[in-house]
Amino acid sequence: MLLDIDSLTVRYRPSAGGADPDPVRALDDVSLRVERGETYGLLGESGSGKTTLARALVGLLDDAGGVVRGRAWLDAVPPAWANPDGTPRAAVVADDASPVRADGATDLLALPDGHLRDLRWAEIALVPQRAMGALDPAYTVGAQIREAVRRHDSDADAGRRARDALDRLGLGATRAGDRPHELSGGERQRAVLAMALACDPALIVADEPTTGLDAVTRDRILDDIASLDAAVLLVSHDLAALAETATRLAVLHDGRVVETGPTEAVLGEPTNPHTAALRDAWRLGGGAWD
Ligand SMILES: Nc1ncnc2c1ncn2[C@@H]1O[C@H](COP(=O)(O)OP(=O)(O)OP(=O)(O)O)[C@@H](O)[C@H]1O
Repeated sequence: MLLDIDSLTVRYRPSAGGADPDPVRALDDVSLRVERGETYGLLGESGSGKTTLARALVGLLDDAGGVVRGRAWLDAVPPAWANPDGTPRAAVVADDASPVRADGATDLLALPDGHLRDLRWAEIALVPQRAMGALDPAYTVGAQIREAVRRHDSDADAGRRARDALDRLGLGATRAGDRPHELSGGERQRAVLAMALACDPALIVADEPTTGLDAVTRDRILDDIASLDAAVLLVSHDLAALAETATRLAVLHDGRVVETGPTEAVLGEPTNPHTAALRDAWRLGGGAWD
């Protein structure tokens, strides 16, 4: 098991002086498990909580006023707490307050910020909904990818890894010298995917990576995602994209998981009315399982 999310619940604090004094219930008791190497789809309509889940895993909800409960076990140990072979140090496991288990899984939701930062990109990478937000406008794409690689692996040949990743995603070494604003929206998405690829994490969380792209670029990105060695948690409202790439699906509705299973089973015989409605809309648009 690579990622084991157990009863994840997120509330957003009400905005100061806002009309509604109650917290916003964004996720409620969400549990799901992702295996190494698989592409796992998280399907849900707008507002169902998909982005909240993606951001909770990498510790990006605090600034938005998110209050997080539950567990999210990732099969990785922060480097400062690990033996050279990656297993947790005995003293860390013995410490009751430690978020690291003896089997080497770490609760991402309980990790202090510094240690979570050490796992980001190296073990878990978020490709956010708007790729521009993940890139620094002042630096070239190649420099940013090299820097991300070096930060987590000072011995790595960062230049080669950046070139290989850009090549693999069809951006070619020629685009490495471009700044983000010189790339199209689809190229920027691929640049952030290339950054994740170059850092070689075990899990990539991709939040709506195809939204707003033309059909050719969309297909290209989905092919890229399907070909990665890393596990991918693909978060999307685009059922067609998930049907093409995900081996298993969880369907999120109003902050709750209403259905999970192999993609074929979920789409073939949905047991939940919300899944059935999404599936029927997809079929009406020409979608088919085969
Ligand atoms: N910073 C925030 N403060 C308060 N409420 C928020 C905040 N961010 C999201 N929400 C609310 O939490 C719920 C889930 O939002 P979220 O963005 O996770 O859904 P989503 O499924 O990703 O939607 P979309 O596909 O439209 O991006 C919604 O009701 C949303 O209004």
